[in-house]
Amino acid sequence: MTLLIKNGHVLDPATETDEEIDIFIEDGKITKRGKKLKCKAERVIDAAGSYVMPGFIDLHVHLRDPGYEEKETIASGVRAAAKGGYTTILAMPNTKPVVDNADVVSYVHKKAESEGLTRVLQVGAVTKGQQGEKLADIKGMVQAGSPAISEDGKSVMRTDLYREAMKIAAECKIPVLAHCEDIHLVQGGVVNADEITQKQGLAGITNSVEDVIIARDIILAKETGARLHLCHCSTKDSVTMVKQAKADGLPVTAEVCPHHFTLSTEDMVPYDTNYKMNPPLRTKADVEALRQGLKEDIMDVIATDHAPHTKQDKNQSMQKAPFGIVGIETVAALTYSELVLKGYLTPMQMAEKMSYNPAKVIGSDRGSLEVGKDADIVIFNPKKTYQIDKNNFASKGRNTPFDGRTVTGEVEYTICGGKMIYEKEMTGEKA
Ligand SMILES: NC(=O)N[C@@H](CC(=O)O)C(=O)O
Ligand SMILES: [Zn+2]
Ligand SMILES: [Zn+2]
Repeated sequence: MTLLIKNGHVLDPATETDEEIDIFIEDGKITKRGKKLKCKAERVIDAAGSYVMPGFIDLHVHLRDPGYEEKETIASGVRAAAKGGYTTILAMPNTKPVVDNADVVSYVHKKAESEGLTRVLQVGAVTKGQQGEKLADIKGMVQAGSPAISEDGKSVMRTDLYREAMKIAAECKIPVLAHCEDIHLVQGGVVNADEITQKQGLAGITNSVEDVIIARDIILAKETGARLHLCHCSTKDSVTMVKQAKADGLPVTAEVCPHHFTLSTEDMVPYDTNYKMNPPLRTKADVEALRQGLKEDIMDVIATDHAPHTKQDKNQSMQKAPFGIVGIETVAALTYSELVLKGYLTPMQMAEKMSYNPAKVIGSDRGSLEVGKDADIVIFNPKKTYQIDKNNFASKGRNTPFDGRTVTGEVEYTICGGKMIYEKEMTGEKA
């Protein structure tokens, strides 16, 4: 199979390419790049007016298989990922059973491979059953192909155990993806602790719930030499601490989710559980600090924390409904609309934070459009303005606060290993 992508604006952080060139793909690999390539191809895509970026890599997805297939399946999850522009995603281990051994890692990898769409890498849990008491078989899971460990959904509160896990991660040369939440400080909180939520009579989650564990984990990374990647950072002090850690030369990276850089508690529809996620939406000051942190490259990665739940699960009180929202099909448009169009990120930084940097976090050589690389590519139209419609999601999850929101920027094609894994039905003119 040969494919020629013509006239697109290529954004490739690896080679610092930011210009209109053509890309030629043969047998799943990028074999030629240049201006006005003259190659015979079985298929030609005219990408004029669109950005051609390395396929997006999401370090934070909940696929819910095994155990919660009513929320999402691997099949629906990878379809949603392909639609979102993703060629690689990392699946979090808070499933039923928890992914705490090599067998479950292999189960997910086999199932995902049989779908033949977005590549899935299964993250291993830190402790057995995510119980926080005994370490999981970290080495076994790494041998089975886990790119990282994480206790996502909670923090390992036993600091001694977490330090042991970090030592093993350092030995295995894999990062620890840290969900930062001091469970003893949560005290029944369901939304951010501020004046707006207090007026609604809802129990609050303070910034300290997140910040004390971020501080702890940075200190442990310093002692153990483990690579620490901070998940879903939501507070202004998280940015300050990551900045300091980097200044100290520590191997610390951080991700921000689209909901945290787009919405504050001021935007919440009271008692609508589609605004309930962990960490919660914070104040405007936090949102601005996250945006600045992304702009200044203190915050490295945009990840979705795609967390599908059923209508039934979400259709409960604010107290009872589970935390989490979907995000993998809306992240590119939100990043472009909220960060690029508003002047926080250049289009190149968008490619860095959605592909090149996440690849580096897991030590992967993807996230690049160099000649010789697997052809993992996303073609993104930055002109198209439209309304998000949750009923068009490929995900089983409909739990989004962004339904009906007007955004700009649309994924047109996703190519994974030279194979077209998503193609928008082209209707009419390019907007
Ligand atoms: N983010 C969430 O609100 N929920 C996640 C868990 C997590 O990412 O901590 C989930 O699994 O639903
Ligand atoms: Zn989490
Ligand atoms: Zn998560």
